[in-house]
Amino acid sequence: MMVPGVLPLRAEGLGFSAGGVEIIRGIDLTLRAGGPTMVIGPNGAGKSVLLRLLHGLLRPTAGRVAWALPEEVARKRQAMVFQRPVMLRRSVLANAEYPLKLAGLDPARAVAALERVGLSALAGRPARKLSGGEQQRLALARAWAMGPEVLFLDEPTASLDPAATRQVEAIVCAIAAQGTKVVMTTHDLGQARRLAEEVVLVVAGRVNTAGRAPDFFERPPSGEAAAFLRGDLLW
Ligand SMILES: Nc1ncnc2c1ncn2[C@@H]1O[C@H](COP(=O)(O)OP(=O)(O)OP(=O)(O)O)[C@@H](O)[C@H]1O
Repeated sequence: MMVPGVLPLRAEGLGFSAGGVEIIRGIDLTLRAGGPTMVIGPNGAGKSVLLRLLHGLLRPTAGRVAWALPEEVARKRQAMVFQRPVMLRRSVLANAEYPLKLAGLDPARAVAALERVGLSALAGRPARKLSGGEQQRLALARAWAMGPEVLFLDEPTASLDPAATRQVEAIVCAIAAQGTKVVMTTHDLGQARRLAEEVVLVVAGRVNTAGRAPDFFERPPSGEAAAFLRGDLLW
């Protein structure tokens, strides 16, 4: 019997205001199972806020986020990794084991996850002493070990050099290939081209276009999309 999944995830009239400012408004979006969805757009467009709303870290001030399963069930089957991951003052392995233990899952999954991201040799090191790229790989392993159906990644390579960026991209591809739906923001159009199956362009707090990546890049579906690809869209 097929176990019902948490997808599709729907945003319906989704809005978020803070301090009297509408940061996100009127977002209708459906995220389905499949390859990575890359959320792109100018600085300050609201990409991070959108991800936080979808993940449940922020509460919408308008509209709603609806999973295919009840929210309390769906919440446990999705995870998020941030640009600057928070590491516990413990070893690499202990960091990867921590959420598994909290969730009552087998901590041995952490060992396998570290292996998959190439960090086995550093398992005993203090996590906070790792390089930025290594910490990001650890954050991905920690999330991946939980076996999420959906993984939100908020600019996971923003402060990494090209080599560390490629390592993270390879891990993202592996996570997606194992069936986890990846929803990721990026500033890097090259990265969006490399990873995206679907592109969501956010401009000024709204979804400007959402659709298949090849179509987006080959025939930009809106004036804003064309301008963004040319590097002309600043807001
Ligand atoms: N909790 C909050 N309260 C008030 N304002 C916020 C909050 N979170 C974000 N903002 C503001 O909302 C706007 C959108 O922020 P967000 O981080 O989502 O943009 P972004 O598209 O991810 O930008 P960037 O590409 O620069 O990371 C920004 O002007 C930001 O300062």
